[in-house]
Amino acid sequence: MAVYTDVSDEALEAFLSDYAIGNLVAFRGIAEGVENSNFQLRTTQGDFILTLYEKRVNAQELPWFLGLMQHLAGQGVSCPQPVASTAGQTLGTLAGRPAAITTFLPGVWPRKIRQEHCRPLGQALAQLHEAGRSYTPVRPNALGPDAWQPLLDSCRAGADAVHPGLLAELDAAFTHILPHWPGQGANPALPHGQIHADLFPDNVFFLRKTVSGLIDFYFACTDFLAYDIAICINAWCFEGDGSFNVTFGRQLVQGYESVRPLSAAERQALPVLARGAAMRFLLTRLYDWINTPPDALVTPKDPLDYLKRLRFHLATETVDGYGF
Ligand SMILES: Nc1ncnc2c1ncn2[C@@H]1O[C@H](COP(=O)(O)OP(=O)(O)O)[C@@H](O)[C@H]1O
Ligand SMILES: N[C@@H](CCOP(=O)(O)O)C(=O)O
Repeated sequence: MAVYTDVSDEALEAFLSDYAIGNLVAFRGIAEGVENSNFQLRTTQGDFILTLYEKRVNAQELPWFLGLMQHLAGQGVSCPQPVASTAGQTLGTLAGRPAAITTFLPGVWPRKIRQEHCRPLGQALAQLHEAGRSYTPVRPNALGPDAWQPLLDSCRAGADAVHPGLLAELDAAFTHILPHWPGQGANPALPHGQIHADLFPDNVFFLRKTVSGLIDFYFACTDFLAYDIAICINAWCFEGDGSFNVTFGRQLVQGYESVRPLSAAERQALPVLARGAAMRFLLTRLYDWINTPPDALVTPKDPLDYLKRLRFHLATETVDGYGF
């Protein structure tokens, strides 16, 4: 579960006294999520989410994330909207942690991904990219290619115990990713802007067949827009046995392109971006797998799911191999 920090009744009451959101009716910790502590807050004015920011979030970057959500919501994207205190602040401190209240979004995330989720997902992603164009502050991707080698280095001692030969396999995989990465060396860059960078199924709410909300913007950053598609291909378009679902991938890309057509360069770059996305999630999962104590509240996610994806991308040299 993901409630790392306890909030006492007294501390909550003092925190809420700075907001004009009605009187507290109910308050409960939310078990889902792995990064931050989230609580559902019900007041006489409705439902809200209270988030206490934990280890991976740099407090100095919170105004960028909250500003992005505010901006996207203003552009019509259904995402959590930060609620300002009576003093006009969207960021406060609770139980010694940076904390914010955001609006509650209706809907549920798909526990089993079906074809009909993928086209609306692609559309929602492209709408997010279009809406982000007018948000000008830049946040470099802290988990981009420059971070991968140091992350793997920090896992050197434990990697092969997770899977024999993993270290050598990942070292070799870098040579098929980094020299080919857009913007590196002589490789041309791609259109860039604000990306979500973690749009996994548990961050996309649906009501029937429609996307009702996107959440969890705390990995969002300024990077290649097509990299966000590559992340979604990894997160949404593989079966439990590690095989790629061509239909899901096609629906995702077609949905995206119905809002924002891809350039030829972006399409051609999808295979290397997909390799990079698989590497990025493999590495953070590997780090968490090795470093999470057995008695921790959170169950780390399996890094080897992403090894299967990475192998598929390494064996698929051109975008035609994906059937898009
Ligand atoms: N704005 C929101 N509206 C409704 N539920 C939310 C909202 N934000 C978070 N949640 C709930 O909290 C859970 C964890 O949120 P998430 O942002 O994914 O946490 P973490 O950053 O810790 O991974 C979600 O799966 C969802 O149930
Ligand atoms: N999506 C990442 C982990 C981040 O978890 P989230 O709950 O913040 O989406 C992964 O699956 O490795």
